[in-house]
Amino acid sequence: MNLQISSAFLMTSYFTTVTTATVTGYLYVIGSGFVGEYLFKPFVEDTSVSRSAITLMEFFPPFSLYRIIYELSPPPATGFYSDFSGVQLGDLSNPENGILVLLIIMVLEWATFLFLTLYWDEFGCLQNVMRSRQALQKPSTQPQKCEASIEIDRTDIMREREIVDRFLQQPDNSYSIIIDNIRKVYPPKDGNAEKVAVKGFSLAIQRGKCFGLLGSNGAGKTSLISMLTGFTKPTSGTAYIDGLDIRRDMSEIYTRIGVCPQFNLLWETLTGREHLMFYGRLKRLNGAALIEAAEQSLKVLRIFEGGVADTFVSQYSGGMKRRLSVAISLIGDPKVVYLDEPSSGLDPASRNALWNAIKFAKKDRAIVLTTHSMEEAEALCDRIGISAYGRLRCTGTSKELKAKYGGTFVFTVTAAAGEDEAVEQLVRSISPTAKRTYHIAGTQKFEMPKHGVKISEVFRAMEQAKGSLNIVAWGLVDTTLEDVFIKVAKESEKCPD
Ligand SMILES: Nc1ncnc2c1ncn2[C@@H]1O[C@H](COP(=O)(O)OP(=O)(O)OP(=O)(O)O)[C@@H](O)[C@H]1O
Repeated sequence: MNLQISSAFLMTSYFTTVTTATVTGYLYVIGSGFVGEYLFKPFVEDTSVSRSAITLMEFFPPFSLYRIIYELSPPPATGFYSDFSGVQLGDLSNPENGILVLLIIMVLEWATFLFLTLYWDEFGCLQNVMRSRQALQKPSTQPQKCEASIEIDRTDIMREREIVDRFLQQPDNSYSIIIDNIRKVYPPKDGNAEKVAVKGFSLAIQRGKCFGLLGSNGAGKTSLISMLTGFTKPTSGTAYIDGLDIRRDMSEIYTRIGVCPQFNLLWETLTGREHLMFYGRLKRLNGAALIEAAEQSLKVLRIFEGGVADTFVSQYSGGMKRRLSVAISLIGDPKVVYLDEPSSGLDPASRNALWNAIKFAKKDRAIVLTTHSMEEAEALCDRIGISAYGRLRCTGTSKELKAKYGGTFVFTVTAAAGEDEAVEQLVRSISPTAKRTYHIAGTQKFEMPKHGVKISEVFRAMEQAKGSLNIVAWGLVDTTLEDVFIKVAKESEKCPD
């Protein structure tokens, strides 16, 4: 059985998708049973077939398993209720049953398969190193023609690249995550063309900081996190986590990271506490420290009251499962934590508890958080990056991004029917370059450049206008992160590559 397991390990090196591996595994197990019964058994029972030929066949693991089961079973002629007493130690020297040779073959193959598995894993990494070196030689970070024409300022992206280059020349342990021109291409599948999900991403994240990765659906956020956490391999480029290279040192990296995936990966038949104890042990916690860490996580993420910590996960609500996933990612003091849309499906109270836990967890570790909630990004992240079409488009603090991409106020006015033109003239008198972005049933929205507009003047003009116009409501708001996000996404649409 150990030989079958080690050969299964070896076979995993050749598969990249779970579905193919599962189907092949089933076919292999069922097929090898049939082949053993109908092909190998007649040879074993036919005394005219040379024993050396049989031994040779036994190098095929299913045949050796079949042979040993065959030898350990009572002879069919005598049946189960005979006086057959099984194979004794003394029988090992009997050349007729060939068990001794069989055991030697199995032990040798077991060790060889395990060694080969390790070798292929390493060799695979070496191939990646070679591939990424080739990729590095290409000037992929040069701004492209198209990018020069769009309104997105690339200086922050260039600055990230400079930090990464500096790190590569002289590693600096103040950065927990360095992503070096990483790229992910999914091969063609089901008649669809290949998909470039991540197009040369470079980023540097300091210890103690939370980086928020925003992006529309399909922007490549999950693909990026999958590469950083070892779920998939980069097509080219690499990343350094706590100074360790994801191409070579993934097993060491696993002990230093925590991951909350986009979809909960939990066992329905384990309790919340058992999950935390299990993952805590993987992070090398044990004894009192493990029990304490699990208890603490359960309390902080509110999976504790009413004995819920010791209830099977199958009885948890969606929000509780999500909080447990976050608790798992934080147990064992990981130096880098990835949170992929951690608050999806949480009610406001649970979300607040989660945010507090993340704010607390930020100290002394780097967090990468992907989210579709601008509010969450503003509440938790020290820096924010917006990605679109697999490329990082801009980075900065929420304030910097708003200042850079949202130099406008949004002015909304609702007036009585027939007064739209007069309202528009009024707005133009406050800000001649105001741009109307929305107009429906008496409600108009204008973007006003911030320079040249004084908020006090807007108030005064609107108060005066109330005498001559029937203004129902009006409002002036500063640019939000959402406005920035929409603007960057729109600009990126013009130049997806
Ligand atoms: N295994 C895969 N095979 C082929 N294409 C894939 C695979 N996984 C993702 N993609 C494609 O890669 C692109 C990026 O997907 P990804 O899931 O990384 O985006 P995302 O930013 O996480 O999106 P969301 O916000 O919806 O989770 C998408 O166009 C997606 O269809």
